[in-house]
Amino acid sequence: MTTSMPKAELHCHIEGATPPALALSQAARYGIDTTAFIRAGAYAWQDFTSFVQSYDATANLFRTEQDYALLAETYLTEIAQAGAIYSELIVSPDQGDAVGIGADAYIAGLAEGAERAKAKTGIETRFIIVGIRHFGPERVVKAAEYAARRPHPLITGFNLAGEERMHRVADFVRAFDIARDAGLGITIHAGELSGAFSVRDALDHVRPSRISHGVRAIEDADLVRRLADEGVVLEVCPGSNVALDVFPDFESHPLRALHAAGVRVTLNADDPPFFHTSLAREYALASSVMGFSDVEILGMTRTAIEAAFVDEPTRQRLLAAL
Ligand SMILES: Nc1ncnc2[nH]cnc12
Ligand SMILES: [Zn+2]
Repeated sequence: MTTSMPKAELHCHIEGATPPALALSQAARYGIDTTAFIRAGAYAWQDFTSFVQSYDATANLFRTEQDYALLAETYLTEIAQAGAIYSELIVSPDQGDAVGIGADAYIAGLAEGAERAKAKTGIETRFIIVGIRHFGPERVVKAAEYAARRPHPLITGFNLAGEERMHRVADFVRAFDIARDAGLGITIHAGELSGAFSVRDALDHVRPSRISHGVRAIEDADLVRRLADEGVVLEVCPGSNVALDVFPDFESHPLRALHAAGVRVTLNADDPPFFHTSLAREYALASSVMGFSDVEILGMTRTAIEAAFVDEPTRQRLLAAL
């Protein structure tokens, strides 16, 4: 039983974690019609492109610092009650700009929500600034420059998300150099919508300690060996992968094969309600459908804390809580 296990996540897009009920109450507050992206209380989309449209429409329901505080507090409190002791939230300064409050107010709101959740539950949170790949390399450089100014102490990492089939990893080297030089942890979405070549590109050009998804590395045995040899940690999101049809079902998902090959893997929920999942469900599926033992699952949680973008005293405190 994974219900009472301690949990940790490295990969959750904060706007993608909006419970549909919260999206609806925000929409009522601002008088916004949600029928294009919420139907029967669930997010509606058909493929990655329409998922991004629904995601963006949901994100635009949060328009003030207090809205973002409410979002972070709601999500973090929920996962803490399900056993989470650590969460890394993927946050987008572009979103603060999109709704007109700017990145600083956006981060300040999220940080206030994280603080409130910590006061209630003890959950520890860090923020990973994300550049959006389909906005193009220049916008991603801007996100990296923002992160590199270290505008808030909870910001400890940099990621690249969005449409993986647009551009090549090499186009984003400058952004990652800026983030790395500023001392931020480095992770990158690769090997989700595109194949093993994208994971290889990420390793060659960006030198990340972690990869967001990375699961399509399974298409190349040499690459799987390289991931294992180099100790690169995968932020695996099985429910997301099955929902987006990256793999047809949990039985054929490569989490087990990657784990068996010695790749360091962790469990994550990506955009939980969009993919009809939660961190708790990912843990439960790893046990019930994928057949991992409690010891193996605890090992994945330990890997997440070991790979977390936190200061060493915090890491040691979190490891002690396992
Ligand atoms: N699963 C995903 N892949 C790429 N970009 C994303 N942004 C939010 N969710 C994403
Ligand atoms: Zn993601």
